[in-house]
Amino acid sequence: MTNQLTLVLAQINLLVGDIHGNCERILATAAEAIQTHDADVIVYPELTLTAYPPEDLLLRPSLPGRIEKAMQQLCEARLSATLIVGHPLFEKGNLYNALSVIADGKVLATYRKQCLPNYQVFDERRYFSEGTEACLLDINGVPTALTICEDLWQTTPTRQASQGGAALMLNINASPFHTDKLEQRMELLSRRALESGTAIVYVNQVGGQDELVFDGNSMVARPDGEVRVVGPAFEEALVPVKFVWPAPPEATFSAPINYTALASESSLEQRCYQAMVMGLRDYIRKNGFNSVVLGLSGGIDSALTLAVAVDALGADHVTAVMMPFSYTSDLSLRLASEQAARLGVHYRTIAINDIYSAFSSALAEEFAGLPADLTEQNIQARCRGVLLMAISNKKGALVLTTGNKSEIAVGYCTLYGDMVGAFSVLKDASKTLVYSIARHCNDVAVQAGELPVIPYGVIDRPPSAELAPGQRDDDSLPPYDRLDCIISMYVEQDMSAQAIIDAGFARDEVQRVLRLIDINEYKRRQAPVGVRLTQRAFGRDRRYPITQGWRAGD
Ligand SMILES: Nc1ncnc2c1ncn2[C@@H]1O[C@H](COP(=O)(O)OP(=O)(O)OC[C@H]2O[C@@H]([n+]3cccc(C(=O)O)c3)[C@H](O)[C@@H]2O)[C@@H](O)[C@H]1O
Ligand SMILES: Nc1ncnc2c1ncn2[C@@H]1O[C@H](COP(=O)(O)OP(=O)(O)OP(=O)(O)O)[C@@H](O)[C@H]1O
Ligand SMILES: NC(=O)CC[C@H](N)C(=O)O
Repeated sequence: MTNQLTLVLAQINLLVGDIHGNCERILATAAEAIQTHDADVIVYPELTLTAYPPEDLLLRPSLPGRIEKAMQQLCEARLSATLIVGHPLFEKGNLYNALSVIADGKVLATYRKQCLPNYQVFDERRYFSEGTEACLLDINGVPTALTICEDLWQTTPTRQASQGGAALMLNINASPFHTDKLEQRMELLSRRALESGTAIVYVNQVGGQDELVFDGNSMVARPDGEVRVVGPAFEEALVPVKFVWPAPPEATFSAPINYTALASESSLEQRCYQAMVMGLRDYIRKNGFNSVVLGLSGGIDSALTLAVAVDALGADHVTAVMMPFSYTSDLSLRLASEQAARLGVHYRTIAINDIYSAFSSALAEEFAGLPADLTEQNIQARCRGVLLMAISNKKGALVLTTGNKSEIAVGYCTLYGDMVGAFSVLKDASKTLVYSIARHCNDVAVQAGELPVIPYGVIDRPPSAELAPGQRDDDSLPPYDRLDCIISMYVEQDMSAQAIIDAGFARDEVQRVLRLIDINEYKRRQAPVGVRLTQRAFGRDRRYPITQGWRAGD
């Protein structure tokens, strides 16, 4: 006898901690999946009710009651389809990262995640106990195994599934984006399917959550290892998939849309741009805001940040402020106004000369006899920061800080100056990546017959903070191509000073850059959150002490 299941992969965007709202969203999407796709089984992402990662909300005493209420609501809805829903499970003094199978008004089975990730951005052992048993059950005649995210990255749960005779494995995920993640997941799914001879349905969360972005890209894998991406990237979707069993491998799944080629061919720049747009949009909206303001300097960082903001929120919700000083060039003024006009954002010019003079007069006695130095440069950046925060306070727009990963790494930014802000779009994009994403944006616009979103003059000019006459970034820092390689090797690849030198970089340059990275942790700790793009961003994935005597360059 042939069994057929219509599964709907609910790749949805939830709000961390909003258990009631998330429960309502489950019920609404389930109703839609039943009505539109005649779903037998609807599969939701990991920890659906709290959304991921709920962090220390898991420790709130009122959480068990809220979860119990939501679970009751899901049962009482008595939907015609089976729901697979992730949730925290409080049991005999332990907390589990669990999922439940809900059908016919009751919980038919509950699975406790066995493999708890505790590396990179994951911290699950802080909260959860490990489950110890597999969960296999018959769903409409199909022997099905249930697993949760990291379970698939380890070998035991898949082995349990095949030993238990599962034909299908449902794996629910909260798997955050980084640039190589899609390929890693596809390779993993293929390997596990082949090892076990089990078909796999992989459902991922989508949306931004503080520094993490979940990219969706839900997938299915046939027992012969063929993987198909069936969910879109960086978008919500209810994806219907028909599963047939027993069947030859090529007939295991049918799904209306196949995103595999699109997903695999998307460039690094395109993925990063989409992640930045989603990360920014969700941060602003999920925190109850709808507009942003930023300082637009005519340089590349603020230009790319502006382009992302317009795509994330719409031009009407973006204000760009040019704040010239004596060192601001005519070119900067022209490029900033040209880009603002091109993107149709609100644009304002507020000169900082008088404000700067007022600070200088106030400090004249205190600074009598002392030479001008970085202090004066930082006052310029801080004048701008004060103005942006005032606009934020008055208009309710969040400030976007525009620093990139290279600057944040070496502390080439002013505390309470250009570092002010709520959210940092480029936080994990090196200066080199900023340039290549900017060129990509222009290529896309030009191919669509539109004007480039970032004036080419912005891309072509040498980077400068314009805080002193004729200043260029490469007066103070190694050229960005070298600087970014050293940062990547030290921060993302954990290489030692000697290994970086052996890779072909000058000893004194390596020692200087590593020292700057080491001593600037205090600045990064005060920096706004921003979108994670790489295997290691500054933030929850790199927790270094501020006060310390370690010197990597020694
Ligand atoms: N360990 C520690 N823990 C806590 N605080 C510490 C600290 N060490 C210094 N500090 C504090 O930090 C201060 C120094 O930091 P800060 O005031 O930011 O100033 P600072 O790092 O000295 O200077 C800012 C640098 O960023 C460059 N910049 C500024 C603006 C824009 C751009 C750009 O191109 O985008 C570049 C500028 O050219 C300069 O090189 C010290 O005076 C002290 O108050
Ligand atoms: N004249 C200015 N008007 C408005 N904002 C400014 C001005 N100068 C600096 N800023 C703000 O401070 C940030 C840091 O300044 P900086 O000039 O270093 O960066 P950038 O111009 O974006 O990029 P680049 O480093 O390539 O010049 C800018 O991105 C911008 O948000
Ligand atoms: N939530 C999880 O278990 C995620 C861990 C997993 N390795 C991933 O990033 O996809």
